This record gives sequence, structure tokens and C-alpha cells, in this order.
Amino acid sequence: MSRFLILAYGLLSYAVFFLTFCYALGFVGNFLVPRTMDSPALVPLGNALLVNLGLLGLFAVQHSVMARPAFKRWLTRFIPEPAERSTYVLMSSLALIALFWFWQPMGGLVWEVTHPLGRAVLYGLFGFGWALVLVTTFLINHFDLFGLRQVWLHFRGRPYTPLPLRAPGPYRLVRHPLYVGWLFAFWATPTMSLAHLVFAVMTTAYILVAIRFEERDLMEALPGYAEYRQRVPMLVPRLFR
Ligand SMILES: C[S@@+](CC[C@H](N)C(=O)[O-])C[C@H]1O[C@@H](n2cnc3c(N)ncnc32)[C@H](O)[C@@H]1O
Repeated sequence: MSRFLILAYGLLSYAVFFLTFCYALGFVGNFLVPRTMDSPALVPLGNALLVNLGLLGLFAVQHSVMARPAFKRWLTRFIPEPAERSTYVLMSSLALIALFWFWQPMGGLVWEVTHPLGRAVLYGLFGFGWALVLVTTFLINHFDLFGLRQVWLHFRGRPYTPLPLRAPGPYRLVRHPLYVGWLFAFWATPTMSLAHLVFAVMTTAYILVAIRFEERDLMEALPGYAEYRQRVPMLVPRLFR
């Protein structure tokens, strides 16, 4: 029964993540969802800025603290180990849902590209970013990253085996292609509002800080990561340096 419940929990967390990911696409790209990042301002600028920084901070703290090995050790004193990653995925999705729900548009136009070719290029780069994010999750292991592999192995009564260091495709050019994808997704827009700029600047800063923590853990957990780190650039392929 417990195996079945943990599997159901993993599937539920994944479903919440999947819907949140789809919603995020419309929220950042300004389509299909009722209120997007760039909707008209509703409250004074200072209040909106405070609320938005708080929401981004909440996500950053949740996403970083819950990813640390020490936190995972503490959490698995209370929840079964196979459900730990699904809990991380669920909590990350809930932090994002809170961000979508309470986000305050801020008005203000930072840039607006009107030329059809320019708009097409920027939408292309936006799509490239989201596609890169999705593809890289499969290159590492989509099902492990989102907790499904853990609950499935547990359901089948098999032990969990950690993933080894991998460097397929874009991981040969940069160590963090998934984060490169986010940078394209957040910065490539024909209409950059003030709220969108705050979002892009803060998430970029967060990615740079998160990489330091992630790599510190990976150097301990993955044999060969230190050498890989020496050899492969972080975010910008050598070709363009
Ligand atoms: C959200 S993913 C982001 C991966 C990477 N930072 C990127 O931007 O492509 C984070 C997880 O991927 C795994 N990971 C990162 N780089 C890896 C690599 N080269 N090989 C295997 N696993 C990796 C680690 O378990 C890490 O916790």
C-alpha cells in the first residue's frame, strides 16, 4: 500500500509540475493565460516591486535550500526517501504557482521591437530557450530529475542508483545548458516591461548563485566533475569567447 501511495504521490507531483511548466510558458511569453507577467499595473510601483521581489526570493530560498544534501537528510527523517525528489518538485511548483498568482505587473516599457523580422527572431530565441530546457532534462534524465524514477524503482522493490556524470550534446559545450535555456526564455522578448526586466535580472542573478551551490555538491557527489569543470565552460561556449 505504501509503495502504491508513494507512486501515486510521485505521479501527482509530476502532473502539478507539468501543468506549472505549461502555465509558465504562457505567463512569461504573454499568451493564453489570464494574467501574465506584463499585464497592466494594478498597484503603485513600489508595492509591486516589493511583492515581486518577495515572490522571487521565496522561490529562490525554497529551490536552493531544499536542494542541499543536508536538508534532504533532515527531510528524509520525516518522509520516505523515494518521495524526497517528488516533494522537492511539488514544493517548487507550489512556489511558482504562488508567483503566478500574486505577481504584480508593473507597466513601464523598457524596449519594444516592432519590426516583424526582429519580433520573429526574438520569438524564435524564446522558443529555443524553452525547447533547450526541456531537451536537456531528457539528456540528464527527465524522470530522475522530476522524481518519477525514484518512486517507480521503489514501487518495483528495486534500490535507487544515483546517476553518473553525463556530458551528452550541449553538455560538451557548456556545463549548464538547461540554465542557458532559461536565460534565453527570460531575456528574449520583443516587449520588455519593467516587471519582465525585474524577473529576468533577478532570475539571472539567482542562476549564477545557484550554479556555485550546485557545483559544490556535484564535485562531491559525481566522480570526474572537477575535471569536467576545468575542461568545459560554465554558460558561454568557447567558440563565442
Ligand atoms: C536542474 S538540473 C540542471 C543541470 C545543469 N545545471 C544544467 O543547467 O544543465 C540539476 C541537476 O542535474 C544534475 N546534473 C547537473 N549536471 C550534470 C551532469 N553533467 N551529469 C549528470 N548530472 C548532472 C544534478 O543532479 C543536479 O542536481
